[in-house]
Amino acid sequence: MPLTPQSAADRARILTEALPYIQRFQGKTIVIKYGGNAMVDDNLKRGFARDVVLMKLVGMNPVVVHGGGPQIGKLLEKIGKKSEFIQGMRVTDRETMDVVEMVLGGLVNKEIVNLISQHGGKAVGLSGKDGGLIRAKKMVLQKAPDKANLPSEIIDIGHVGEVSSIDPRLVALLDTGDFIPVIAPIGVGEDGQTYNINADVVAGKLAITLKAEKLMLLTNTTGVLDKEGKLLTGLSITQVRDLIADGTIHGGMLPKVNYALDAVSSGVKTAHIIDGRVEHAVLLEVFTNEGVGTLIKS
Ligand SMILES: Nc1ncnc2c1ncn2[C@@H]1O[C@H](COP(=O)(O)OP(=O)(O)O)[C@@H](O)[C@H]1O
Ligand SMILES: CC(=O)N[C@@H](CCC(=O)OP(=O)(O)O)C(=O)O
Repeated sequence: MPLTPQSAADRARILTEALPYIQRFQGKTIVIKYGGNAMVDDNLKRGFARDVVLMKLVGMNPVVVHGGGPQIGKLLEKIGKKSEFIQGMRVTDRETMDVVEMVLGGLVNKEIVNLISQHGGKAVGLSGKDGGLIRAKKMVLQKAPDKANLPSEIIDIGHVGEVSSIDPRLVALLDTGDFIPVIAPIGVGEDGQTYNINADVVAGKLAITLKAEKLMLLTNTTGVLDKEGKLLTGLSITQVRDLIADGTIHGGMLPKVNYALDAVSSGVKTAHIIDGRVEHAVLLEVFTNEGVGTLIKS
């Protein structure tokens, strides 16, 4: 069907709107945490892969960090193990660690690599073990003390790690070629111990180390919402702190927002919490004036 003059004008406007963003982000690194619905729905998966390939083709350096919590949960269930989370972190015993590594470093990582390749990108799958990318140490969780003068209790959640350092050289090498790094959030300790790390943490730390222009965290909600459930499109560090203090931001959004804050306080220009349920959410965020979701900047 031929385009009407109106729809042709609309398309042309949208395409030209992308031009300043293409110019501004030339050669810049954009770290994207990919997870949730966007990783299971076929249409959303295709849209994500095409967005990442387009970013690379116009000269940006997208770096994908992926999650896979639900996929890990499914495999654990098959072998008769229940998932348990404390403060948003999966309790990870030896056997669970093997499943996590198999699912994140194997199945999920290679599925995303394949998806991007099918859409014309040259994706390379890595875990934090490759090229010494992610050094980790055991995460120590503290339970809040019941009485003010008692020392807080330490909770052992097994092989869960926090990032101690990142060696960005391998990712930088891939970026200067025409490759797209796809990273599984697994780290390795001084002693060679494998650690399970929350994907939002890895994305945030990687964005800082790579001096990224943007950190984008895809999630299953429209962004950060206020007390009435209305989307907050832009937030400063102070506003975020106030929303945490009054309990508006809680649960799974809390660590996400904290890693986003950490990133923008440490040199990343902007962090975005965006809705992975929207087709082409990444494209809309990077290339349009309106953007989508919540923008956090210093
Ligand atoms: N102020 C808020 N705005 C949006 N979501 C919030 C807020 N406070 C808590 N949440 C919760 O945080 C969830 C997102 O965290 P989570 O489910 O851990 O994300 P993901 O699985 O994408 O990592 C939302 O679905 C919502 O239930
Ligand atoms: C320590 C910890 O909780 N690790 C996560 C790693 C995967 C992840 O973060 O996946 P999502 O982003 O899909 O939740 C886990 O085992 O589920």
